[in-house]
Amino acid sequence: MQKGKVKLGQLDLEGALIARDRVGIQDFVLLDAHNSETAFLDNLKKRFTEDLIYTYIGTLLISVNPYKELDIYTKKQMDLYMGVNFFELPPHIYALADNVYHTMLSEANNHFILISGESGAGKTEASKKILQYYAVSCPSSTLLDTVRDRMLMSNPVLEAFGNAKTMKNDNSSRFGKYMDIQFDCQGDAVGGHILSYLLEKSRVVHQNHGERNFHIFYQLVEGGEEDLLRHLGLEKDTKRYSYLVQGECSNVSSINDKNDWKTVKNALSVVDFDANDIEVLSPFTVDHAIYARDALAKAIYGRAFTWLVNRINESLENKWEPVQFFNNKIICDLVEEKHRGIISVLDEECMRPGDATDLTFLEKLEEKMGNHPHFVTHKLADKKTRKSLERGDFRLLHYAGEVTYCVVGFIDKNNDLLYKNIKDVMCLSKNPIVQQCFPVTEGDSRRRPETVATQFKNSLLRLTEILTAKEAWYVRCLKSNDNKQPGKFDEVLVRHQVKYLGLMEHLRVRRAGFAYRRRYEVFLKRYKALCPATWPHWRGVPADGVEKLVQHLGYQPDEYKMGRTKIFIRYARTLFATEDAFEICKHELATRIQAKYKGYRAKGEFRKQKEADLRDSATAEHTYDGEELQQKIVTSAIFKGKKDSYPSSVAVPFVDTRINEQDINMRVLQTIRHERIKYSVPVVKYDRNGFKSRPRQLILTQAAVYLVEEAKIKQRVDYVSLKGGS
Ligand SMILES: Nc1ncnc2c1ncn2[C@@H]1O[C@H](COP(=O)(O)OP(=O)(O)OP(=O)(O)O)[C@@H](O)[C@H]1O
Repeated sequence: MQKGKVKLGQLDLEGALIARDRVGIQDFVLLDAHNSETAFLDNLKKRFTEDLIYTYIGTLLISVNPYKELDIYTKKQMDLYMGVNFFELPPHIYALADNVYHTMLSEANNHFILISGESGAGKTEASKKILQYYAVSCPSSTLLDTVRDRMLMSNPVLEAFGNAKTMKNDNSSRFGKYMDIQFDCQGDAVGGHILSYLLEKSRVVHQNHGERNFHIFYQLVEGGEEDLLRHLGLEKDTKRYSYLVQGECSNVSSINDKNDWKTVKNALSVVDFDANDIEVLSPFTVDHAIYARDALAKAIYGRAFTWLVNRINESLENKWEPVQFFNNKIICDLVEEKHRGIISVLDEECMRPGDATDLTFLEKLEEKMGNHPHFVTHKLADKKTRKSLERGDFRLLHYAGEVTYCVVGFIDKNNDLLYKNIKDVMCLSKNPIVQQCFPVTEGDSRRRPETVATQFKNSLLRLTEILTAKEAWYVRCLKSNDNKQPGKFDEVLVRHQVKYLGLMEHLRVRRAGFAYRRRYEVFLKRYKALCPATWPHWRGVPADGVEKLVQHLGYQPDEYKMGRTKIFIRYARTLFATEDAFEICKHELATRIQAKYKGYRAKGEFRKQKEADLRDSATAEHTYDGEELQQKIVTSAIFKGKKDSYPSSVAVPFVDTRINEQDINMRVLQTIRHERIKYSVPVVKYDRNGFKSRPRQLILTQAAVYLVEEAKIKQRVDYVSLKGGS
């Protein structure tokens, strides 16, 4: 958008940002070829090539992993997105976070953000960005800062214990995580709660080639202080521990265990773990210790974790938009239906008396679901398919493609019977922390232990209950390539993810209804300059103003509907036309401002007159209209800039001392044209006695910023202060 670029100081950055962001389409809803997967991918790729990793489908955010640090997560970026309407700035995870937060406050209800995608796609990073955004943008106080620090610091701790290097991701979360942030009615973060889901416990005792155990073990051994290691009876050499070397994976360049240990140790203290908590030392006899070794290792991680949680969350979407999505129920039933699904068959096989093996489990599957159109095994397959299946395989025809599973290890992994024995051993411990981890509950000895699959299913049911009580927001993370290579866009890989994440379906659903919706106030605020009746102010009900506006713009009746609080626009082209008109209008206004500015410069007399006006304004109550205010800013900037007493600054006095800063903001916002942007101007105020108050920050409209910036450049000064009084 070259025409929109403003070449002035601070504005350069904003202008450039918007120009860059205009690469491709920033909301897929506006894609003309909306049925074309190729057009969808082209757009993603075009943006990705320009480091534009975020794109919307309406309010759903797609994020493509760039595998490199981008300069888009700064404090400045956060400030830019705070309190700004979702669609007014380039797509960003901050925009989503901000919008959820403000919707929660204004509607006073609960929300959740579901982040999904395959391993390494960027879910963990996305969740951290959201947390960081809330940490900076939510109101703060000493008490709240503690809450904030603890929430932030829970991440390194959880990552140390729950993440590991896998072939796909050097920092792969091996557990599902649900984090609650609790806000009070003022919007202050007052607490949090984390639910975690069953983990791939087997990693504790076994790792595949090229993978590692959980980070914490390496961190402790590599980074732990001599005293601590001696105290724990550990040696400073990971190679000495068979649990840590099975993947034969040493020296991962992206991981620095020594440094990470420091971070984790610090984080542990922030989240209120004392020295005793950190050690977890238990006085076992050697026999008990040997017996408990594997059990303890697994049990520490064996709490409500599961890597499958993200996969099943896909099915939650269907309840979200059930009509137009591919109906995945047939596959879900195949997997989890009571008494008939694969999980039930597996459980039965684990529980039944007699010798159950992986192959008997496969036979049961063939017996029970042999006719199912989405299930096939070597035995059931036709001649051609059979070639691609081993005898121990079964294949599910998922909606986005076929997945082949090998039954070897199913029975073993599903059996969590060890759990009870672990508890027996752990309950012998006198250590209070271990006792907390393994409380003795009534009926323990009688209860049949749950299988892994059932624990997983139940934890998901509980999660579903939590989520259905809340409003949903979605972030879909896409992996750009399998080699963790910066800037590489593997089209085949991305296409596959677009397919199985149901993004085309989501787009179709969004477009089937009214693609674009916005609250009347917001719509009016953005486009009011396009209609003489609504510009500069619409004094009536916002809905009426919008009606006037769209009629002036020539919207046809089938193009829009007026809702209770929002206008709904059916076609992308309608919105495009409105946006284009707005762009043109913005530039016309900018040109007018420039022309005026030049005119003022030429008139010396006019300056004198303005100076007199300013003197008056110091003593008289006066409300400026937009034009007048603009004139005052420009004129006085020129005038004051020449004064010796302000050698390195230009004072822009346009307020009288009786107007407080909030008033200034309000007046600027109300009277100067264009959308509001966040822009920090140091405001130096003078009281009636001529004393300078502390510098403050103002929010100015883009037009106001434009004027101030121009004044700065013309006067060759570094900053502009706004001064009241004489
Ligand atoms: N927004 C981003 N900017 C830069 N790099 C990123 C971004 N998102 C992800 N990455 C890179 O990709 C890696 C993998 O991301 P992440 O750990 O968030 O994936 P994940 O989806 O949580 O994977 P898993 O399911 O295995 O836990 C990160 O360690 C980081 O190097």
